[in-house]
Amino acid sequence: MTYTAEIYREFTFEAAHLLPNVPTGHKCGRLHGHSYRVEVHLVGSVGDDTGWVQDFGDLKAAFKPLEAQLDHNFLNEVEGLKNPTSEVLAKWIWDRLVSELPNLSEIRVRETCTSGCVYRGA
Ligand SMILES: Nc1nc2c(c(=O)[nH]1)N=C([C@H](O)[C@H](O)COP(=O)(O)OP(=O)(O)OP(=O)(O)O)CN2
Repeated sequence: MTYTAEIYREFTFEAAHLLPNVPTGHKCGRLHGHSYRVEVHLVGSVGDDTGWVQDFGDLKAAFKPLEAQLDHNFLNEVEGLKNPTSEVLAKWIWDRLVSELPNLSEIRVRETCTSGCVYRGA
């Protein structure tokens, strides 16, 4: 019997940023870094033969070029990330993955252990 499932893969990267639009004196206006955690989620039917929605390896391959742009970089200098909040970063990642992963359902970005963003597309 065909059924639907959601799969995900988690990625991590280290990066520096500052938030240029915060009020004067806000701590996030100063240069600082995060160990970011990103989850890429896909929803789809589980194939009768494959037993999977999509190979986890496809998620890894799709994220690799983004990781190269983000890891150990200054996010404010990356095209499209002038104001690199979690929200902006989550949409930036979505926009770059959705053509390769059309079943994309959710991007989660965690900046710290306690703060992050979930983006599910427009
Ligand atoms: N909605 C958003 N708010 C904030 C963002 C963001 O991306 N979206 N980003 C920041 C800063 O980058 C900050 O480094 C992370 O926020 P915060 O959780 O406040 O950081 P702390 O770990 O220092 O939290 P404390 O509990 O105050 O120690 C700010 N806001």
